[in-house]
Amino acid sequence: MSSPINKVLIADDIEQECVDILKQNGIEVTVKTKQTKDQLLESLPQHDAVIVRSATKITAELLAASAGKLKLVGRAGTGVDNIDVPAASANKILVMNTPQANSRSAAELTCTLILALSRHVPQAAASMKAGKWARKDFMGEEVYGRTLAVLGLGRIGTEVAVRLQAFGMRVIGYDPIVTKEQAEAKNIELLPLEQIWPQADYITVHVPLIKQTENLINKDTLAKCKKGVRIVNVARGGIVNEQDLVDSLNAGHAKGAAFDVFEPEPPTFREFIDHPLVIATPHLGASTIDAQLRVASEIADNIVQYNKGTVLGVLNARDVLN
Ligand SMILES: O=C(O)[C@H](O)COP(=O)(O)O
Repeated sequence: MSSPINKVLIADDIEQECVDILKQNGIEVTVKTKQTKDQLLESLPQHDAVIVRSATKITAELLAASAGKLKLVGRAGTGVDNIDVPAASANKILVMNTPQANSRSAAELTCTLILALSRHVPQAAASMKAGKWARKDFMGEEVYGRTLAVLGLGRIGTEVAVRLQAFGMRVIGYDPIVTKEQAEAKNIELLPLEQIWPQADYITVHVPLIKQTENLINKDTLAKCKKGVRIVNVARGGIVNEQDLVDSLNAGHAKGAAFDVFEPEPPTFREFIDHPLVIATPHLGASTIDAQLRVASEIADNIVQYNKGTVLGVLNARDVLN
């Protein structure tokens, strides 16, 4: 094991719990959020580790400039698409995340959005605030008996499936690394994508943003979907093509969408956000006090354990430590 982590930079908003645990273990902590690239170029090499959420982008340029000084990038959360992991490995910098800590919160938000879509809750609430009493404008549909497709049957996807089964939804799913038996154990019918598209009333994506998942839902796949399909993305912007989805909504094919994530963030494609059939939230999947306390303490604990010689939650340990 290489030299210990003595100085940590916290570069995004993280609960105080993280600072407290690190300090209690003799680690010096600097909290400086919303740094520009130039500020990060200067501050990263002055620390042994940096802790981020999704706001700060840890690019190849920053990692190369910090090589030999920065030892670890800690992600207080799940997705590491804001961290150039191959560049971190190439510069012998470990990348750690806390993949278990916020999955329940992300799953709960997904279920909230699916139910909100089925009953037009945000649109109806906005209409009330505008002084209207428009009961006829918001006829909904039960989710009971309808088919939910979960693309990506990891922790979050599975938790969504189990919760919405309690509402009587039939759940079908796709995941290239899950077996039929594993899916069946959760009452999920595992199907190839080609069989998913025409059956789903709701499609929710729970995959990381990688080459194979970028643009996964696009004009071709939307055309194969059932008329009236609703699309939910609480995973990452870029998995669903927003322009193609707007076209489908305008054509009366897709019936609604609920998105918590965008490319870029904050989103610039206003036609999508402003669309009356779209519910948009500002990347709130992990924004619960419960999840934030968990990610904050877990990432701090992992760094403390690292100093004791135990490697926990490290994504690129094989590349860096060997
Ligand atoms: O990947 C994650 O952990 C979630 O998208 C939450 O991201 P955040 O930590 O920026 O809220």
